[in-house]
Amino acid sequence: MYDGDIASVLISEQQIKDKVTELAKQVDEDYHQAGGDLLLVGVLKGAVMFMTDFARALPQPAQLEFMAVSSYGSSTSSSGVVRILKDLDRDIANRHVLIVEDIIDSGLTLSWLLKNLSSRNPASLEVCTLLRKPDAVQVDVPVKYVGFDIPNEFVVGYGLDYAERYRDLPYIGTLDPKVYTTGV
Ligand SMILES: O=P(O)(O)OC[C@H]1O[C@H](OP(=O)(O)OP(=O)(O)O)[C@H](O)[C@@H]1O
Ligand SMILES: Nc1nc2[nH]cnc2c(=O)[nH]1
Repeated sequence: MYDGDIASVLISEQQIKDKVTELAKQVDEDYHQAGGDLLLVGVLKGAVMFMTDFARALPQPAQLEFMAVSSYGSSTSSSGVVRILKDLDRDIANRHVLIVEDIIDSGLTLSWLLKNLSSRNPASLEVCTLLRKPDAVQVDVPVKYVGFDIPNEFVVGYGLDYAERYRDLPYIGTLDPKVYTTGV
């Protein structure tokens, strides 16, 4: 049980559901003209919950691809040095690509990813993130779709982990400080 580890619920399961539906509707309207050629690129592992819920909420068909990258840094911050752990399985040239992210914190991961994917010549490249921390951003990245702007606090749940735990929580919350000190 995680319950004693969570200090506060920042975004409830229902709020997430409503936002996913709203974002999917927005994306559907914008990509209507792409003629069913939408390719969602989910960034493992954090974006898995959002990506799968989002794809199912999207009225139009989309193909799903995943990338795994690791950014060197501590367990609660990234450094901007990114390594590809798992690359896309397909060529994205001339495809309408939408990167699906769980969170933009410093923006370093996404900034690197945008450069990397745009060099593969997609027809278009946009970003949809569930969470963004405006006060933590170190590098400006163009993001077309944002679910929630949140305070500069470390959050877990709905795909987001601390030491690989809490990804399976259905809501997003902050951790009790005891978790960081005792590693419960
Ligand atoms: O804006 P940034 O400061 O670069 O942080 C954002 C990145 O950090 C998280 O991934 P993480 O490296 O924790 O890997 P995970 O998704 O496998 O948990 C998240 O999924 C983003 O990809
Ligand atoms: N779990 C988690 N991972 C992150 N990666 C970048 N920011 C965060 C955050 O607030 N929580």
